Amino acid sequence: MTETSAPLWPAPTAAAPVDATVALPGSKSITNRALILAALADGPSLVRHPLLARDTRLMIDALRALGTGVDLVADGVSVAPAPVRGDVSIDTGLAGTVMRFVPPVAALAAGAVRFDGDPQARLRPMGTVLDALRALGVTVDDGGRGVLPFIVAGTGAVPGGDVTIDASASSQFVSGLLLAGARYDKGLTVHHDGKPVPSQPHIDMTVAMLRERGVEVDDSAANTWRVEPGAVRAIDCVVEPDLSNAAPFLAAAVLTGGTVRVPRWPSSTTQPGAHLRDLLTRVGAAVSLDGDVLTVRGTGTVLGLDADLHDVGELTPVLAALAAVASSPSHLRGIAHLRGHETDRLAALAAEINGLGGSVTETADGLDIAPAPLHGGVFHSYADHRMAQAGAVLGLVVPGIEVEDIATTSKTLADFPGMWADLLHGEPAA
Ligand SMILES: O=C(O)C1=C[C@@H](OP(=O)(O)O)[C@@H](O)[C@H](O)C1
Ligand SMILES: C=C(OP(=O)(O)O)C(=O)O
Repeated sequence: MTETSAPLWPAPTAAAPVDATVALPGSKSITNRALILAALADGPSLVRHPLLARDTRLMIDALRALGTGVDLVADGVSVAPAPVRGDVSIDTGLAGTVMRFVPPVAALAAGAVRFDGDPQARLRPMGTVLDALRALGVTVDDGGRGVLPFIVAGTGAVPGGDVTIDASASSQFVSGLLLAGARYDKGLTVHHDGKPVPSQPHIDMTVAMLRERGVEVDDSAANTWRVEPGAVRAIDCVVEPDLSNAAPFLAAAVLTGGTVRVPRWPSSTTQPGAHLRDLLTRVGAAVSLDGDVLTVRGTGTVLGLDADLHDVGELTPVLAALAAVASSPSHLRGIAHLRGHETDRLAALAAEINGLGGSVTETADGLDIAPAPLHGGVFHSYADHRMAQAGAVLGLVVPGIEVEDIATTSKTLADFPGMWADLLHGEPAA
């Protein structure tokens, strides 16, 4: 990419090792699942500590359009379910969780639900979900393209049953179907047939959140998930902090030889960000969990990383930024599916890090990153929040980096630039 289409943000360099406590808002993935399940539930619920950022506001707007009562209240979001309404339009933005999780809900409406999103969203794979809905008895019109925009035209009920899909491009295909499946007449059995499904923790998150709400799910056989028909119990829940969004802040400790603490770190979780403890240890940091506070201390060394990130793909951009300034080569593997994320993240990371003098080679399923001295320049974001975060991380130690469109971080953090400034000033970030 050579054109600059959005304002440039001079990424601050760290004048000293960072020393900060960073309070992160709620997980995008948990918030959007909690909202969907609350909308399908048998009574009103409260979602506490939710993320309020673009992706979750899009989910709230989508559910409101479908008839759900959603109100922002002092402790979070209160949700009052209602019959799913048709003859409405839904904006998915660039949110995978909205474009893949809402159509199986919209299928329950009596009437057409039109979906469209950002220009880049029209490139993200959708056909698997749409074909699955067709196989389950729902009429879908996507003009044969398998991407946004499309129309889901329900009749007020979904027969459900068995469906076989290839979910190798995204775990969200499985999660989206399972989240709505209990409300289908025959429930739902999803079989996966294809290369391994990525992001297993996110499927575990879906299954765990369904079970917390009394839905019977059988995931005992590999690549098969069975959701029994029945009620989704309304519960009040507390959303964990977004551990994937901890990545840039914790990386700042690693790179600057500083210390970053993240409170409310869960002792057990299905979030893929939990793997940061191991991954950051492997790049040379000292990581400890004391009570519910995770502390990462940089040791002044950043080691290369040889890792299969198939299960934790969304951590890749920040890890690639660390790898770009590491003292030894890195091999990030198992992440071919990142080509269907907000942008083709493998191409984008290679182009942007190489544009700063780096040595990144795309492989069939990942990135090889060799040590190389980096210089300043423009780091393009491709409308991808995690690309922008990666540029900010590099800017801590490489003077003269300007991140294009830092505002795109609002996809999953309401004020990343403010949190980043607080990080550098040693203040707790909100
Ligand atoms: O279900 C979810 O909440 C998510 C699943 C993953 O998608 P993929 O399986 O497409 O990587 C992940 O990367 C995304 O950020 C969130
Ligand atoms: C892949 C991601 O997002 P989405 O939920 O839009 O798929 C991500 O946040 O890294």
